[in-house]
Amino acid sequence: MADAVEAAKRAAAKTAVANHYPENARWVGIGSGTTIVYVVEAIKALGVDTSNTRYVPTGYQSRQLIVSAGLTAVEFDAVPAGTVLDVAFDGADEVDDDLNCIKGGGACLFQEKIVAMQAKQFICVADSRKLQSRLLTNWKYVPIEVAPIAAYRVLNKLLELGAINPIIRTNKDPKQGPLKTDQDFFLIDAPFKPLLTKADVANGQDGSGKDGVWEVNLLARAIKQITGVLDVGIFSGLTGPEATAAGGVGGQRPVAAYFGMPDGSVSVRKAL
Ligand SMILES: O=C(CO)[C@H](O)[C@H](O)COP(=O)(O)O
Repeated sequence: MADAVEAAKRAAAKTAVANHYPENARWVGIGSGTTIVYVVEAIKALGVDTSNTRYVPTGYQSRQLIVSAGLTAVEFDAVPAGTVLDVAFDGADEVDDDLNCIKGGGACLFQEKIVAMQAKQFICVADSRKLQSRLLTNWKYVPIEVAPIAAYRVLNKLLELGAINPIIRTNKDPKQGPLKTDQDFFLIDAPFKPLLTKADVANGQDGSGKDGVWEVNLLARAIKQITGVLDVGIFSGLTGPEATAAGGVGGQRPVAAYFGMPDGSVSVRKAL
């Protein structure tokens, strides 16, 4: 079973890199987690000249991964102003029908978000367990990065929004206290009822948060507005050219998501 999941991640990574790694890539975002390891493996396997390519990590693990592969890491704050990354690859905890994602299971959501948003193309790579029609189906909570001093205030506000028993994430040994992100912030894991898609709302369902039922974008916005929140592990909204037309770069939603399936195939969902 574990081997099959790893094989699925590797297959998805290989296809995603084959389809989206640009010729003469100059700037490439590299996400965090276990699946991204196979993306770096696939980039190396292309055998292309990477001497002029700079890889932008999304946290400590990601930077170590880049460096140990013999590639050049450049921190996000060392990327020259105005530079657009050619592409950013990353995993996800769950992806819905509209390609909205939950991220942050590995505690790196803030840097993952700024790297994804600075890329012309954000490409998601995962295995089939992550593929669901609605967010919070299999994956049960929204990771939220918060200033430690505001953590209890944010917990209370999340309860008002309908979160069900939100908690501050601790280290594996709870005696060691709250887990700290790469920004030295805390994470709150906030379970909500499954999130509605655009189609659900178009079909008449109420995603305004009444009775704790939220449409994806509305919940992301409501959480982001709580003072004390650095960012939310919901990646939603505009994507690709749509985001660029609105004055951004690539947006938070991937333009394509690749899923390794149990039968060895790779399934692709593309943003409409
Ligand atoms: O968002 C993330 C880290 O914050 C990861 O991309 C997400 O948790 C997926 O990880 P994995 O590839 O190990 O399943």
